[in-house]
Amino acid sequence: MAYASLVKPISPSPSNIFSKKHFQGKRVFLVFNSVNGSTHATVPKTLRVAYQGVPGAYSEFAAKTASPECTPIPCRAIGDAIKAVEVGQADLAVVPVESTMEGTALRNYDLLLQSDLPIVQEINLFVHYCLLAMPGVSKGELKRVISHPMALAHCGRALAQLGLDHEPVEDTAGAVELLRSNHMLDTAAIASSRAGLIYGLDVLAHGVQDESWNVTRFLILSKNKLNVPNRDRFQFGVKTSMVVAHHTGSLSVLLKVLSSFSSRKMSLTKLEVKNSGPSVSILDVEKGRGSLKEFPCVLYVDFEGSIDDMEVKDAISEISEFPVFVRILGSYSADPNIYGLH
Ligand SMILES: O=C(O)C(=O)Cc1ccccc1
Repeated sequence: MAYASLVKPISPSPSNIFSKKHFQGKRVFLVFNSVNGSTHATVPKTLRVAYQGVPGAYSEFAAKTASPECTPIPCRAIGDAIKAVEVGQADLAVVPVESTMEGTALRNYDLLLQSDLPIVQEINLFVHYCLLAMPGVSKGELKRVISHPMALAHCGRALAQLGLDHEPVEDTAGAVELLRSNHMLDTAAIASSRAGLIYGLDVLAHGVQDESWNVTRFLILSKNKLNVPNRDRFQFGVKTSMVVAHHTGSLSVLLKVLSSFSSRKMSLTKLEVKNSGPSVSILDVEKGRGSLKEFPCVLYVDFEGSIDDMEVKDAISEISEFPVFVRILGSYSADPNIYGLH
């Protein structure tokens, strides 16, 4: 299937954009509060995109941004969304992996490592949270707030100020749906205003995140690798994600890996070291399904460049000589934009 157009952003039409800004070299598009707001070129209508949550979740918006004509497939858990692609029930899966406020969501990232699906695209979403309640309910009547754990973490200060208990649920829109279906009058949800619109809740407050700048990065997984169009290569550049895992956490191994990048003047866009806590399971894709390996220490690296570039190939083959396990997660065109809902 020709997925190539998935990675070509179009100019959003003036009618659906209320704000266009620049931040750290990225274009920021904030989209009106439309139920189907999206900002990318049309791709095959039949594309099924699996995401964790129910309609109105941020991950659904990321799916629609990646592919506006797609059929989003709601899933209970991220693992289910990945599985749906693996077994052919979906074409793509959307996984939120990091946010500017909280850094890498390692639990989500590690699910990518247990699957052999390559990363084919990234989407950056500006996340603007609202406090939502049943129509007519005022802030004074509230006892608790429910939402996705990441949303609760992003709004910690605001919640403390409101003096409300908080409880995690599967996803932000799921919280809104729960309020509506159980007619909960003492509980609020943190979610997008779009979720409020879908389930008929009132917005009691806008922008309740602790920092006004709150961007979440989503990775899109597919069974099929995408060829990054040449136009994107030149215009926006290509990124590669990889993990380097080892058993000891030795600083000298870490330094050797980093020097393989620096000696080639490669530019890293992400670097995260995990060397404590439970081991990480990584699928050895060379050996196929079921061959998971456990590593206590993992380096998560993104860099500019494609796995097809000569210097990248050189760096990877040098790193592979060290006593480490290397897995390339995918090369894909870097998203130059940040999309968002108001
Ligand atoms: O719960 C959702 O709506 C999700 O899609 C997960 C999420 C939660 C908070 C920020 C970004 C993604």
